Amino acid sequence: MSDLLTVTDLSAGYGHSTVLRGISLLVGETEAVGLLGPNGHGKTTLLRCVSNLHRAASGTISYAGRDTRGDSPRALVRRGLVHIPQGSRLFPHLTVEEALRLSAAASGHAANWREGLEHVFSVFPRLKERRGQLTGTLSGGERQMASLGMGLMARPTLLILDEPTLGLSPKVKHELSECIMRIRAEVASIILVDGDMDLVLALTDRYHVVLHGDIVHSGASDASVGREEMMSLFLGGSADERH
Ligand SMILES: Nc1ncnc2c1ncn2[C@@H]1O[C@H](COP(=O)(O)OP(=O)(O)OP(=O)(O)O)[C@@H](O)[C@H]1O
Repeated sequence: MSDLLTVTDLSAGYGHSTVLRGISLLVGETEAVGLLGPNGHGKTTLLRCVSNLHRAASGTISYAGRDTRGDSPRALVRRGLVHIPQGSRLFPHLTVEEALRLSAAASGHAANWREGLEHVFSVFPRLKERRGQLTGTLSGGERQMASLGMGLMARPTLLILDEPTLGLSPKVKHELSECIMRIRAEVASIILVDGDMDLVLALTDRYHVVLHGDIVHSGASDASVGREEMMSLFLGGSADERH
């Protein structure tokens, strides 16, 4: 399997504070990779650097065989690198269908938006029911589905999902994870960050634990991951923070 995304020795931060400390990551062409770890250790920053929403201080990122320096976030979307940020905001005054169409147009797929729309409605039947509803009036779960749907309209090759199930009830979370499972079978590669460790392990091939801006542990998601070992890794991170 060749690599779709290669992150090498990436450092990044905000002002004088360093968040990522020489982190390296590979995502294969047909792989789903999960990132786990306590809050505030740099997962979102890493994702934002990958999609050029945040500028790294040093290191390199290559996507589909090409260095991404110099590509705008929008150019990366057109190359199939689609990032759905945490709590992503929709356009509240657009209907579900209008928002989906807009996403197709913005990503260079205006000509075949109908096909895209049918595909999104097949993955998220709830969006089809709500196609004429303003996105600003959707429930939390429906809003997440609409965000994912907008991502799919851009025909991703690499889909980056940051906390897609944050704040959802267990029932809605289950429904959304089934949809992500379906997307998983259709989109080439995925990077998934979510606070629900079991969900991340169920939906990915490999996982990495991010602590203090670097990967401290990696493994296959289907191996029986030692929950206690994982928690002690996480808690180690928190304990360090207290000092
Ligand atoms: N725009 C910003 N300006 C200043 N500091 C920031 C900014 N965004 C994030 N940080 C800080 O960078 C650190 C890493 O945050 P980041 O969101 O990357 O971590 P995370 O592991 O994704 O956590 P979470 O799961 O809570 O989103 C935190 O200390 C955070 O406060």
